Amino acid sequence: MPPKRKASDGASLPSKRIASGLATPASASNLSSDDDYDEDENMSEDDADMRLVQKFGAPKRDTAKKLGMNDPVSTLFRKRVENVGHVSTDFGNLDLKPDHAERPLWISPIDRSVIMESFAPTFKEAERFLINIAEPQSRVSRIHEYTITTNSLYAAVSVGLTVNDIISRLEFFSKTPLPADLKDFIIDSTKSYGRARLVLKQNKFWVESSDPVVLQTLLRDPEIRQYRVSDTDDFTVESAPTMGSLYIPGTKMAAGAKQVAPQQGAQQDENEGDMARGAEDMTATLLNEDDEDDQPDQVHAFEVLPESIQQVRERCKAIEYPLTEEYDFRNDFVNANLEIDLKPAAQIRPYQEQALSKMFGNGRARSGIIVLPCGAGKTLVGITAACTVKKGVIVLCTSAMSVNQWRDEFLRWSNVNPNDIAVFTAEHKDQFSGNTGIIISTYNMMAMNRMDKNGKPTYAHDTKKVLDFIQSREWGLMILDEVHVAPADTFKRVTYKVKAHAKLGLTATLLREDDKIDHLNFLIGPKLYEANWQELSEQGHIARVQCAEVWCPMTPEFYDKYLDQKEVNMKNLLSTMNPRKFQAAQFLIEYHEKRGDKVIVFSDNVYALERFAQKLGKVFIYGGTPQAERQQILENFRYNPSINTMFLSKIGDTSLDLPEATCLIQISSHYGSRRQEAQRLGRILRAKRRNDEGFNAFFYSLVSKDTQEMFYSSKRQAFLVDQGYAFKVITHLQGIDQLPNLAFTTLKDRVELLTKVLIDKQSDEVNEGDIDWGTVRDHPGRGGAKKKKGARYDRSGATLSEFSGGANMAYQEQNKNRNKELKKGAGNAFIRKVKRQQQKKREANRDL
Ligand SMILES: Nc1ncnc2c1ncn2[C@@H]1O[C@H](COP(=O)(O)OP(=O)(O)OP(=O)(O)O)[C@@H](O)[C@H]1O
Repeated sequence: MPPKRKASDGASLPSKRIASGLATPASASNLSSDDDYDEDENMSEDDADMRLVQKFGAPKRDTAKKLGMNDPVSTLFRKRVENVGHVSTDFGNLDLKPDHAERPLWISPIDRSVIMESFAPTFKEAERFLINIAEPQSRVSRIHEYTITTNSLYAAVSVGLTVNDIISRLEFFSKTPLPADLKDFIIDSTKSYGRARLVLKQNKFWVESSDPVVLQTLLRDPEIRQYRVSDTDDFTVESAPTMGSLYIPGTKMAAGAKQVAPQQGAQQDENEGDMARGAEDMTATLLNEDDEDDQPDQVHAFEVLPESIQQVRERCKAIEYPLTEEYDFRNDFVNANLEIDLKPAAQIRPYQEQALSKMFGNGRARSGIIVLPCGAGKTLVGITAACTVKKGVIVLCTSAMSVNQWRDEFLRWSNVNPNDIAVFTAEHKDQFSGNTGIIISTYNMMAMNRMDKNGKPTYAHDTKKVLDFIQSREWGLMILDEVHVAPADTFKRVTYKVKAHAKLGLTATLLREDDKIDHLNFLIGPKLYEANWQELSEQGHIARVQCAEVWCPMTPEFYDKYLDQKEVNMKNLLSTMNPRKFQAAQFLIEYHEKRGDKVIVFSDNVYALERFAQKLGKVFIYGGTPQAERQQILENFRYNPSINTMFLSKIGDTSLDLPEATCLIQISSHYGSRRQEAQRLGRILRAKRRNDEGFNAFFYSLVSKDTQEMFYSSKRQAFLVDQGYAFKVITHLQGIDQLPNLAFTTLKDRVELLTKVLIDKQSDEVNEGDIDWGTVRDHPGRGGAKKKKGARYDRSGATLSEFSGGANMAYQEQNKNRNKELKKGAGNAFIRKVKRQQQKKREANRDL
């Protein structure tokens, strides 16, 4: 089994018992699915062994013996041979290659899943190849699992791999000869992918191919034929674009010519075998080949009607010739050039460079999706793409806050003239000054289509003006941030409205609970690149994180009520407001503040958020917090040493860039959302201190024991477990009982809290959800978490005795609102001082 990671003294979790080996919900749920791996620290050898055999079947006993299987995974196979006679898969034809121990891949002939040994000598090279052709499913430390699918092969072809590349490389890395069925599948899936492209050249749309026969095949289809502009039989013939002159700013590389040097860790030791060196050469060749050798000398094309692009795309897909989309921006002499370059200080990291090389590999901009972990710098990847294309850019984000962040990042990393950046949100409707520029907006703004009964838009005149402007022109590049979140309909509307030559989707989690992620392939393009979370963490690009689920027993009075309740919302509220959970949060906040951490506490439930924050005297932000107040809180959290904890509702889940944050505590969340869990983890992955020796960030999920929260918690962790994160279970926080001022230690306090919760719930004072950050900016003020229509605010109608029997008890809130204190001045004065210092520093640097 893999060695367990040791926490440094200062970095250990404050648990009395870390029950990592317990049948935790985290592990229980993972075992429920065939495709999921248990976290490897928790997996016994027998479990792992059985898992492999279930997945792949057992090798025939004599085959295994004959070949003297002696590497770790084959040993697991061999051990199980006799015990799994019932597994029907016949591995008799899959003789292991004599040097199989050097090769890292086990390829299942049954379901096209691939298991890769991360301890094999050629692992690095195999990984760099496999990520191009297969979907990563699980990448725990020793064993990685991938699946080869039609979409993943489509993506492979779209970055320039040929069917021969794919088969020969798979054969090379595989321990057994490649199953014939798999070869057929690869040939069938790739024979037509990528053979035709949709290209926008000089304002006209063309279907282009290096093979005229492909175009003839397409035109035999009557529907496609009707979308053709000219009805002659001739095609336009042009030289293929020349390679080698495209330079991606900030990188060592001219994309399309020489590829990146092998990544860190890929260098081979002198003593490693020929096999490893061979693999290295092969992979380097493969990466270079992507862009050089496969490039045809000539391209043929026919023009299609611009208004029928969607239909052409759909029809080509239906007849199994899906079109890839590429933008020959260097030959676009129609759209104005944008003056933009990366500042000299911007150094693109190796994985960012690799992702960009997939996009620009053949000298054009391929449309597609780049997947990088939260905090790994998707913004800079987008900005570099914009600096490469140098045409008008439109960026779409999920919230107005992200819009501002994108603007700031453009100004931070590039030399673009600030007047060339326009922001289009509910509050700002800027336009850029020159012929072209960058416009940054939200999906909601762009998808706006409110109409009155006469079909006239009901939105404001200035909004309409900007929308018309956006729709009336061509954009070189459309960047779609957090691309997984926008519903397919919104996307369709946006992609229809905005004429962009190239589309770049950015995301950390290509995950949707409604499984509509496949739509993105069609609407944007294939996944071009996906990075490995653990690898980036080992290289110090994102922080190392210790994750823990803290089990908080329900107090008897809360649990009684919980069991009595039928209403789900009420049950959720009771489990969130569980006093033991409050105590755990209080303890952890104090523990981590003392260690010098900056702590974010996440709560989806706004009622709990306010109650917890006020009781502990901490600042909080939710949908209804006015913009100025938010800004003030965020700045204080970043710079003010007396503001070390901030409570945040789900509006802070994504995009918030707070490198100061090093600890995250989750008290309430959105059911089983794997995406939310990953996005929240992302808030601490960018920790500034990540390269300090022994530094760990901390992620705690507080879960009320024996409630629905346990079930959801395990579901939420599935994605992160697959990325190699280990969730420990803490059943007791050591030292909690000695914490001075620990809240709710007496029965009276707990009953009073329960009573208060019940009264507030009954009088509809409880705002459970929150609204989108971006939307709130349309309604400044405390209108965010609106009261429900018809809600009863008159508290006098409910007496305490109705709920608790404590007729004479009066709940008194002894909370302090830290937000108000900040507003009164202390926070402001502090931030003004910090800003003055920053300004002085900037001026001093300028003088130098
Ligand atoms: N090449 C680089 N050099 C220096 N800093 C970088 C680089 N790339 C990214 N960063 C920094 O890393 C931090 C995280 O970047 P960014 O906000 O773009 O992450 P993200 O991938 O968009 O995360 P999320 O998905 O959570 O929004 C930022 O502070 C950014 O400036």
